[in-house]
Amino acid sequence: MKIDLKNHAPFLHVTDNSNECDASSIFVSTKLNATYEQSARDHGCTKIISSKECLDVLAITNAIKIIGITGTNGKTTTAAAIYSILLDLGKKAGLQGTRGCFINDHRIEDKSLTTPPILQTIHNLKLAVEAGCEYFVMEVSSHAIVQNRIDGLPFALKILTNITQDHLDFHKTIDEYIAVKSRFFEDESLKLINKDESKIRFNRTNAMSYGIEHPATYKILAYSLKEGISAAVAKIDKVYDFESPLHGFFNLYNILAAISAVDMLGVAPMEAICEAVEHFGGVEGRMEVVSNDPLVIVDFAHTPDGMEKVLDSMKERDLVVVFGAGGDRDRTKRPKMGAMAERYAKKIVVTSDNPRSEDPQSIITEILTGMHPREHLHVEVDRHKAIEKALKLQGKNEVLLILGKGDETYQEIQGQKYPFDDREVVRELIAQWAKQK
Ligand SMILES: CC(=O)N[C@H]1[C@@H](OP(=O)(O)OP(=O)(O)OC[C@H]2O[C@@H](n3ccc(=O)[nH]c3=O)[C@H](O)[C@@H]2O)O[C@H](CO)[C@@H](O)[C@@H]1O[C@H](C)C(=O)N[C@@H](C)C(=O)N[C@H](CCC(=O)O)C(=O)O
Ligand SMILES: Nc1ncnc2c1ncn2[C@@H]1O[C@H](COP(=O)(O)OP(=O)(O)OP(=O)(O)O)[C@@H](O)[C@H]1O
Ligand SMILES: N[C@H](CCC[C@H](N)C(=O)O)C(=O)O
Ligand SMILES: [Mg+2]
Repeated sequence: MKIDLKNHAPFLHVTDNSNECDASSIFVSTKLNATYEQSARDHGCTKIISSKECLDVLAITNAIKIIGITGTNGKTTTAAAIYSILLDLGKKAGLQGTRGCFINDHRIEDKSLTTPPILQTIHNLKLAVEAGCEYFVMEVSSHAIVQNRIDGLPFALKILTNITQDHLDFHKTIDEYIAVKSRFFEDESLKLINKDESKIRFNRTNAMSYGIEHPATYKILAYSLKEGISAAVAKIDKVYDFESPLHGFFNLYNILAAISAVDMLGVAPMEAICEAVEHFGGVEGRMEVVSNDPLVIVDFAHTPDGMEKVLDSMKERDLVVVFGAGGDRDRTKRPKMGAMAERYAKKIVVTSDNPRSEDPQSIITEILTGMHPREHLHVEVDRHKAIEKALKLQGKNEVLLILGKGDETYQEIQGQKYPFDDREVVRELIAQWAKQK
């Protein structure tokens, strides 16, 4: 990553890659590239700084309020909700995460990592400051915490969604995963913690909370999930009502976290925040209705807890579920995902997600170890064929849920990303069959 500099002669740019260095470079040393400092010097670099110093060099440090969101699920949804409320309230804001980077409702960077390397984030912060943004909302993945991709960032607010199972391929144990997430909350920053998430450890200085089942700073008093979400939230001794078109109990947490966060930032009165959140229509690929008749929903659930939350929110309906599991990811979650589908779905098609370097069939076999032979349990390794089979299986009044890839527009197989979009496949098949009628 290279960022050009003005008024810093003789230095013309900062970089985090020693191979890009020359006499005009400032090398930003990070946890991951410290071993390349000598290589940077060998390429002629004479100035090496930390990412914190880089924020000062680029005059970002006190210029923008950074909101960081971590947790196993809900980061993208909660971050997008906060961003939507800020824009709705007339504020200028940036958003960075799984879906890429946006500034004031314009995409400035395509999807890359949920949390990119620190210098890429600093670059996006610089663009946000130059665009007049007061706020920068960003997802903080557990990988980013371990690899310190957030080193030196002065967070104005840190938020926890939840801690369930994911990434055990990387963190090895759930205790290590919890320890990593807890590290993000060990300082005295202003923080907003999910009070119903008991596994987190955090520094209670400047800590506020949100919750549905336990006493919290922002506490849901009542809610209905009939048509979207309607709820009453108590902040200390005052009560505020809000509505959201989003579906499901899990999204009540995301919306509550977003409302609470914007209130903690002192952006506007709670009444205005609660009104603004109604205009947040959700994130593509998260409970996205692709077809109304037949009812087909695409969702990004790719962990046992994510699947449970989504399937439980639809449990009154007869469900047809298509899902797989990512290759080169946590293998222990696979049978649990199978068991979750078995618990809620009437008809199931197990298929491939992003097999990556693994054999797709072996991933499916591991999913099946968590399931029992039964009627309407189908296996189809080709995801396109699996969706086609599920659409044919879907009976009247049944709902088809296609899980795991959400708004992804590729399928990653053996290092290649082939164009693939669950939503396009559904639309094409339905249109093709409509013509044949
Ligand atoms: C497994 C993993 O996380 N790998 C990350 C790691 O790669 P790496 O350890 O190989 O690092 P590297 O490529 O050697 O580079 C490290 C640093 O040294 C520098 N370098 C390198 C070579 C050299 O000669 N000189 C030099 O200065 C590089 O410029 C870089 O700054 O450091 C890279 C640079 O920061 C990341 O891009 C890379 O993410 C890879 C692409 C990745 O796929 N990561 C995934 C697993 C990930 O992080 N996912 C999370 C979670 C998603 C979610 O579930 O939410 C995410 O945040 O997206
Ligand atoms: N608060 C929540 N609790 C549990 N599951 C959730 C919650 N919010 C969303 N989900 C489920 O998890 C999926 C991912 O949601 P989202 O993309 O907001 O999470 P994320 O934390 O950004 O995920 P990732 O780390 O993979 O980027 C959703 O499609 C939904 O199935
Ligand atoms: N469909 C993806 C979702 C995971 C994306 C992200 N959370 C990651 O782990 O890279 C997979 O399981 O392959
Ligand atoms: Mg995300």
